[in-house]
Amino acid sequence: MTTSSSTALARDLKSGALSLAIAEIAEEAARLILPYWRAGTAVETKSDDSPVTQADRAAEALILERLAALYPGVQTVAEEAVSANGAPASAEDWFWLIDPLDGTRGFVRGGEAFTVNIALIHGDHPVAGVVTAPATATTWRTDKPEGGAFRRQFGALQAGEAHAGEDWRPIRVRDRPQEGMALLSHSVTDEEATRLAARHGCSRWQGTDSSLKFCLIAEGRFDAYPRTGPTSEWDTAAGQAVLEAAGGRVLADDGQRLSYGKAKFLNGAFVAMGG
Ligand SMILES: Nc1ncnc2c1ncn2[C@@H]1O[C@H](COP(=O)(O)O)[C@@H](OP(=O)(O)O)[C@H]1O
Ligand SMILES: [Mg+2]
Repeated sequence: MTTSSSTALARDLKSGALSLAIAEIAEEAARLILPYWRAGTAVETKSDDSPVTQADRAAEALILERLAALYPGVQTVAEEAVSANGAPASAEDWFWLIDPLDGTRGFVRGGEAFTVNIALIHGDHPVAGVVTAPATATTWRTDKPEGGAFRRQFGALQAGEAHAGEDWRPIRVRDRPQEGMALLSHSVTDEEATRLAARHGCSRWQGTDSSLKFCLIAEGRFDAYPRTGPTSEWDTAAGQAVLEAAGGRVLADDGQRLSYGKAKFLNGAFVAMGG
C-alpha cells in the first residue's frame, strides 16, 4: 500500500469521514442489489455448497472499484474474489474485509435479513465498519470504537437520492434485562438454539439471517448472539465494529476479543454480547 493511502486511512478514521464514505458505497451496493431481490434471480451453488447470485457479484465488483478509487493499494479480502481465486496467503497491516451480500440463503428465499458488509482491519481488529440492510434501507456504521455507533434510514432508493434519508442517530446496547433474548442463525436446530441461548443467560431466542444480528444487539433490541459453527471473517468484522462501538463485545472461545487476519480468514466459535 502507498504511504499516502495509510495516511489517508488514519486521517479519515480520526475525523469520521471514513465510515461516512464507506456507508455511501454500501448504500450504492444496496441499490444495485435490490432489483434482484424477489425477482426470481438465478442461484448458483459454490464449491462450499453456499449459494451465490448475480447480485453478490455485481455488488462486490462495485465495492472493490469504489474502495480502490478512494484508498488505492489497500489489501482487499472479499467473499466472491476469495471463492474464485483463493484467500491471500497472509493479511497486511491494514486490509478491507468485504461481504457484498451476507445471508444469501435468506435473500434467495425473499426474506429481509440480508446485508452488505465492509470493514477496515488494522493490526488484528476492526477499526471501522458499515453494515447496510437493503430491504429496510438501514445502515449502521462506526469508525471510532470510542466514538460510538450510528444508524440511519437512507431513504428513497432511486439512483441519485442517496442523501435523502434520515440523519445519523447514535445507538447503544441495552443493560441485560431479567429475561435475556438471544439471536441465532437459522443454520442451527431449535434444540441447539435453546441450549446455546440458555448457556448465555437468555431464556428466549429468535432465528435471524446475516450480520443483522450484531446490529440488533448494538441497537439494544437483543442481548446475545452465540455461534458455534464456522464463519468467515468478512461475515463478522463490520458487525463486530458496530457492536463494539455501541458498548458490546465479541469474544472467541478462548475468552479473548475475536481477532482478524487468521488462517484462511476463518472464524471459530464466538459469542456477541450487549451490555
Ligand atoms: N462452513 C462455513 N464456513 C465459512 N462460512 C460459513 C460456513 N457456514 C456458513 N457460513 C457463513 O455464514 C453466513 C450465514 O450466516 P447466518 O446463518 O448467520 O445467516 C454465510 O454468509 P453468506 O450468505 O454471505 O454466504 C456463510 O458465509
Ligand atoms: Mg456472509
